[in-house]
Order: sequence, then structure tokens, then C-alpha cells
Amino acid sequence: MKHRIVTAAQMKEIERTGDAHGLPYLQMMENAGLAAYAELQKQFPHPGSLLVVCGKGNNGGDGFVIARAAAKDGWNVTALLAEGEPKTTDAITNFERLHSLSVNICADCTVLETQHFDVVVDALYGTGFHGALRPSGLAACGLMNRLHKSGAFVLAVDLPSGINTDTGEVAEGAAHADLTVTFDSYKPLHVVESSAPLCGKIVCSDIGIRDEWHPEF
Ligand SMILES: NC(=O)C1=CN([C@@H]2O[C@H](COP(=O)(O)OP(=O)(O)OC[C@H]3O[C@@H](n4cnc5c(N)ncnc54)[C@H](OP(=O)(O)O)[C@@H]3O)[C@@H](O)[C@H]2O)[C@@H](O)CC1
Ligand SMILES: [K+]
Repeated sequence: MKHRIVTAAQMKEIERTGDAHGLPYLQMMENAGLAAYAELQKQFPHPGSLLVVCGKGNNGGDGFVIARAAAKDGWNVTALLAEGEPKTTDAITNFERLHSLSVNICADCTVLETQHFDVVVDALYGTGFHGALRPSGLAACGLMNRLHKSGAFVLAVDLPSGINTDTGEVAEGAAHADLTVTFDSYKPLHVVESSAPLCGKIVCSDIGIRDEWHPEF
């Protein structure tokens, strides 16, 4: 896998090319979630308590994949629907795949404030984030940052929530991570001075899109 830095729009184009070569979007989401979970397992080889904070887009979909993989491995998993139920097709599919598993689904941040989690997965917003955090996003990022301060390890899916992918502009109240697992290519926010420190360690994982499929930009 080559070292590349691409914008959010270029990443969408890369994913479109992957799909056109027979790698469905749903499979890319599966690969992304499992790649992030594999990095989590490197830090935590034994199951513990896990909070997965999910948004309603595909970043949240990656979070549902992680929740499923962790629950199957014996983690005590809570999935927070921070923005309500998922809205994209692939995220809905992965949310539905949780139903047969023992995952605590929660829609209210406030009840989680006093609970202990070894690990928090930030799957609230990824490359689709723009602008400022709205109240529900602020509340969810606030919860993650408080859990982080009280000792939880925070893994950000693709990028910490509340950062503009292309400019690295950090919204007031954005999430802070210990580890960020991005997919296929780095994005500008991972290297820009304003946002890179919020990412912690950054790992770029392969999600199955071959180098030769990548368009020239
Ligand atoms: N495509 C693929 O194949 C793959 C994609 N992958 C994953 O998908 C991610 C991109 O997914 P995405 O494009 O669905 O956007 P995402 O980051 O979930 O955010 C959109 C949501 O955020 C919301 N929102 C935005 N700004 C907001 C604000 N200020 N305040 C509040 N809400 C705000 C926006 O809401 P809206 O503005 O529409 O109301 C919408 O609901 C990418 O980072 C990677 O993790 C991987 O699975 C690999 C395969
Ligand atoms: K995220």
C-alpha cells in the first residue's frame, strides 16, 4: 500500500473506483471496521468494556462493525446512537447485524457519564464532518473527552470527530484520541499542525482497494 494523502472528495472517488472493480461499499466498511478492531486488539489483547459512539453516517457504520467484532470476542459492548438511528444503507445493515448479539444499545449520553469503559471508539463523524458541532455532537464529544481524561483509551475511526478532513480546522469541543485508524490513504488533517496532535498515533490500514485501481489525481 502506497503512502498517499488525499482529500475527502478524492477518497470518495477512490472508494467509487473500488466498488467499480468489484469491491462493494459494504465490504469496504467491513474491512475498515475489522482493521480498526485489529488495531484495538493490539493495544488490548483481552476483552474489557467498550463504548462505541456512533453517528448516523458511514463513520458510524464502521463503528457498528467494530461493536459486532468486539461483542463476538467477549467484550462488554455499549453502542451509543449519538445522532439517533443510522441513515445510510450500509450503516443500517451493520446496525441490524448487531441485533442478535449481546450489545447494549443506548440513545442517551447522560446515563453513560458515570460508567467505566476501558476503551472508547469514536465513530461519530469521519470525512463527512463540516462546520461546527451541533448540540448532540458536542454532548457526545464532551462525553468521550471526559472518559478519556478519566483514563479510557480512545480510538478514533478515520479521524477524531469534529475536524474538517481537508483543512484540519478543529471545531470547538472536538474529540481527542490516543490512536486514529484511517483507511487506504492519509488525509490532510492527519498531517496539519492544528489537527494532527488530536489524532494520537496514526495508523493507515488497507481496506482492499488495490494500488493499481487508484485514480491519478
Ligand atoms: N464510502 C465508503 O465506502 C466508506 C466509508 N467509510 C467511512 O465512512 C466515513 C464517511 O462517511 P459519510 O460520508 O457517511 O460521512 P460521516 O463522516 O459519517 O459524516 C456524515 C454525518 O455527519 C453529519 N454531520 C456532518 N457535519 C456535522 C456537524 N457539523 N454537526 C452534526 N452532524 C454533522 C451528517 O449529518 P447531516 O449534516 O447530513 O445532517 C452525516 O449524518 C469515512 O470517514 C469512513 O469512516 C469506510 O467505511 C470505508 C468505506
Ligand atoms: K470519528
